[in-house]
Amino acid sequence: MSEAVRVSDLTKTYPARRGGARVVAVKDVSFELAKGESLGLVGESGSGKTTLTRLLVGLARPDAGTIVIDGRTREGRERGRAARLRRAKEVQMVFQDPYGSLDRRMSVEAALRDVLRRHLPDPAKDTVRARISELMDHVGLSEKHLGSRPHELSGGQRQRVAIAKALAVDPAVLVLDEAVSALDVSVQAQILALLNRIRAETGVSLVFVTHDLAVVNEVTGQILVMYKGEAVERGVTAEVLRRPRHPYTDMLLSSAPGPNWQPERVAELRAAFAGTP
Ligand SMILES: Nc1ncnc2c1ncn2[C@@H]1O[C@H](COP(=O)(O)OP(=O)(O)OP(=O)(O)O)[C@@H](O)[C@H]1O
Repeated sequence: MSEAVRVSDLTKTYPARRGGARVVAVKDVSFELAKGESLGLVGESGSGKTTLTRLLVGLARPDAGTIVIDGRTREGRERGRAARLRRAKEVQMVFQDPYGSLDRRMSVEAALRDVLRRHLPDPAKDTVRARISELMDHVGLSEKHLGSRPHELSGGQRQRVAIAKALAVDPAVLVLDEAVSALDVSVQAQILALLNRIRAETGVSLVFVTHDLAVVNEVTGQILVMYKGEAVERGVTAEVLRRPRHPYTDMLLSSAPGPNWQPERVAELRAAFAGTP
């Protein structure tokens, strides 16, 4: 199977807030993701997940290491429209709050048309219309929603529109940053099933950034566990969740409400971690 993402020895630091040593947000992280595969990126707040996704999308530049997406190595200095469009086709993001990526004044149709016009090489009217229908179909929305504005939709529908917008440019990788966290469990399940279907149909690779191990278990084949900027464990999701090798993964599992929830283990492991660098 060919590769969608290869990240090698990625490091990103930030200046310290009040003098002192620089903050190491991501340290020597490496992973690969095959086309059409899904990866769960997990770790507690501050473990470096957001920084890693910012590096993938091109919103931040690494201090060291390389990122290859869809066969192309990310260069240090990539400015201008052509570079921006190229990056957009490599990675798209969907966030927890779809309002962030949806213009409140724009109907669903206008929002999709806007993205397509900017990204299609030859945006003929018929092509744009056909692609909009295809996208609506992909995300399980009907034509009657085309005229709706974001506030006229439910939270789940809004997230479907955000996914359609992200898919419009046919990206190699879709990063979902806590994209279902704010939704009811039943709506979450629908969106996760939808993403699984889209992955199978389009071959897009998915990266799920989440605190929720149930989500990771549900929809990812691979998992990468971050702790203090480092990838402390990676492997097949089902195996890592069943038999974590790193004590930090063990702690995450124990702290997540679910079949493995053991509050007493959390306190024990937290105490053990307090002493590690
Ligand atoms: N722009 C920045 N300037 C300085 N430090 C930063 C910056 N961005 C992140 N950091 C630091 O880098 C570390 C990793 O942060 P990051 O936001 O990537 O973690 P996270 O796992 O995504 O957390 P959360 O789940 O809360 O979003 C933290 O110590 C954070 O304080």
